[in-house]
Amino acid sequence: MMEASKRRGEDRDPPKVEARWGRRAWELLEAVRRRAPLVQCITNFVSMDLMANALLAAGASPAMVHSLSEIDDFTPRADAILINVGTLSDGWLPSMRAAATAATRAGCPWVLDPVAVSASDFRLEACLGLVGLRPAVIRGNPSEILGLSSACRIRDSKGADSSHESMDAVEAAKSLAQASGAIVAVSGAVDVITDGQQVVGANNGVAMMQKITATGCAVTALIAAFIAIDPPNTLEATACAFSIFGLAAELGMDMAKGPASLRMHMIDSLHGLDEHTVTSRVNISFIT
Ligand SMILES: Nc1ncnc2c1ncn2[C@@H]1O[C@H](COP(=O)(O)OP(=O)(O)OP(=O)(O)O)[C@@H](O)[C@H]1O
Ligand SMILES: Cc1ncsc1CCO
Ligand SMILES: [Mg+2]
Repeated sequence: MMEASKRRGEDRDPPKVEARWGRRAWELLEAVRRRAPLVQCITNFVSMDLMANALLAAGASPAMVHSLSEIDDFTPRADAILINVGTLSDGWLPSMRAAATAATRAGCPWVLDPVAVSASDFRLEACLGLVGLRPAVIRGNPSEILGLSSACRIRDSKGADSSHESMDAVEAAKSLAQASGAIVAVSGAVDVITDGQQVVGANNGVAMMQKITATGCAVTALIAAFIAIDPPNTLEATACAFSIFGLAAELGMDMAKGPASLRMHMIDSLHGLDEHTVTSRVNISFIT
């Protein structure tokens, strides 16, 4: 017969759950360092430097390759692809479509960052087309996920920044995940990750990350590196990538004087993360 404590749900052990996530995050980070997955990034001009340095600091191998003429040769050799529409142009959209198509054909996971998706019809149509090319993960800030999920034209959006909280976007993220088949990830004080059913929260990070341009772009690239290691467990790998990046920022914040020095110290901290710090400080939990 079931014990009374189990019927009441007292068999759950939160510390054990935390420990499992910390160990998983460490295993994935170690594997990234050992295997150095090649991440092809088709990204915006603002983010290229931070993104490439964040990938390198984590142990991955970044390649900012975006010419349409190189996609056929290069994309099938990559371990994961990142497509970010931050500085979208007519010239680059065909490269994005070709890379997404080549990645899906090669069984290579790819991640979409729909920066400022609601800023124009061009961006919205481009992002909707890319969602149809089967990304493994869609990562955006709350406004972007709300905008993409409803696919309506929100004209009051403030450029590339978010005017919503991640928890406001949980239902939108779940419905986008169900519609697209992708894991959907919403960044914020709590990073929310969902497959449309389960919802996981990654709680590491510091608010000042929002004062450094392209931290969201960089964490999306880190997600690409992590899912390259374990494609069948994309939800788990996405949550771990968020927490590893957030943890690096927490450590960096101890030394930083403001956004510019936080940028430097978080890259240093990401490079230097050790097993004890990761297993004891990664803070991930199931929301539902
Ligand atoms: N209030 C917060 N507290 C802690 N961490 C946060 C907070 N807000 C955002 N973050 C972290 O900052 C990073 C960037 O998230 P943000 O939501 O600012 O992305 P974004 O708007 O797409 O950024 P960008 O477009 O500049 O790349 C993520 O890793 C996220 O976890
Ligand atoms: C500021 C900015 N503008 C286009 S992309 C980008 C970087 C953050 O997404
Ligand atoms: Mg962004």
